[in-house]
Amino acid sequence: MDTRRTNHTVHCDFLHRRATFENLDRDEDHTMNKNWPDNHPSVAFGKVGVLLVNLGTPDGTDYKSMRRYLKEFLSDQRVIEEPRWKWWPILNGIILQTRPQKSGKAYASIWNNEKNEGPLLTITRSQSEKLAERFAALTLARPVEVDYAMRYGNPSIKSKITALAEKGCERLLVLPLYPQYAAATTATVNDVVFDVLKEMRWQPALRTLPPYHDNPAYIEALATSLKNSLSKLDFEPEVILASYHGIPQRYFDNGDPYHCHCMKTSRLVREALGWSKDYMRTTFQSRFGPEEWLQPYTDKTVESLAQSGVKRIAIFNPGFSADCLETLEEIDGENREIFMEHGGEQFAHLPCLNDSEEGMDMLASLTINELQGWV
Ligand SMILES: C=CC1=C(C)c2cc3[nH]c(cc4nc(cc5[nH]c(cc1n2)c(C)c5CCC(=O)O)C(CCC(=O)O)=C4C)c(C)c3C=C
Ligand SMILES: [Fe+2]
Ligand SMILES: [Fe+2]
Repeated sequence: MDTRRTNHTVHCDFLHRRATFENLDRDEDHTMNKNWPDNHPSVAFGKVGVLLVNLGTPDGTDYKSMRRYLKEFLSDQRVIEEPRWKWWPILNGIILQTRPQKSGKAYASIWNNEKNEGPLLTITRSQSEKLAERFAALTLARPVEVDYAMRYGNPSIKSKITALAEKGCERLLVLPLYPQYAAATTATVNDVVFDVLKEMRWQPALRTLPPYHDNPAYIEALATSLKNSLSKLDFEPEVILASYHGIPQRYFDNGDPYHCHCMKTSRLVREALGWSKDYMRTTFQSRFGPEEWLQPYTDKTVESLAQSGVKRIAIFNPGFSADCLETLEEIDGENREIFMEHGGEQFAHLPCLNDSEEGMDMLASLTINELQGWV
């Protein structure tokens, strides 16, 4: 062991041991050291990591898995903006006593039984694999590793960032898969990423994808997907709802831009397709708890449309990157039922972008744009 080894030689030159790129410095002083490179730890380097992150899903629909998932999710102060002393008794004493069973049943109705996992996980994995294939086909200055993680549950952000770093990703692009920014979604993903990096000796350089609610590639993908899905229906909807996940009105009042991002996405999609405001309307779904959320509510709108004599509607979910409980069970299940019970006749849920060709074109375009100067 070379006891005269300095920080300089460690930090600047131990990379030579695994050098694969010609442009790395080859410091004369250092290579002349007779112990080089044996006195250097072996560390992989030279790659760029791309990490897709979505919300997460329980490991199973049983009580224990559901409880674990809901506890993690609903303990996040970005999601429930209440002081702990006020929220903890409600969460532990009321919500976690009943919701795991209720939500477990809902998840069971949309579960991917073949893979024994939620559809959100199946689709996010496929998006990651397809994006990796696209990057493998390109000639780039640095190899790109693509992977995926979940904010709550598995696979965790920590496990995937650690794995990417071990593979040699010195640069990391994180893609929170939420087109519209909300503190409860985008920010909480970034918080965890920063927390993970905080514990690393050799941190990767970091970029995070900004909200892409008005990105032309996203609007074009939505327009193409809508045209494709509508052409496959055996009826023509009288009204189309763009239904976004809601947030409490209070979060908006406190400055969250989510509502404005949703409204802009809707306007751009409408304009791209030449649709009127009456034909395509924006609503908010998935209320949680007693307080007021962003309005108009999807379920109330569906009910009043049916009651006012509208017979045929379609709903799409521009804010969800992948079909999940909230789109498959709440929209295609519950809201379909509400519509039919109140006099509606034909109902369609139009799929999310998922891993479709147009969805993958969009993800590739966003990623390549964010990787500028890195690859
Ligand atoms: C797409 C954006 C989302 C926002 C904004 C959001 C906010 C938000 N959500 C809850 C509570 C729950 N959401 C649940 C499921 C769920 N939420 C999103 C996305 C957003 N949530 C997705 C993609 C999913 C589905 C995950 C899946 O596995 O399929 C649930 C769990 C299910 C249930 O028990 O109802 C809860 C709870 C709050 C409080 C909130 C606040 C800002
Ligand atoms: Fe949610
Ligand atoms: Fe707004």
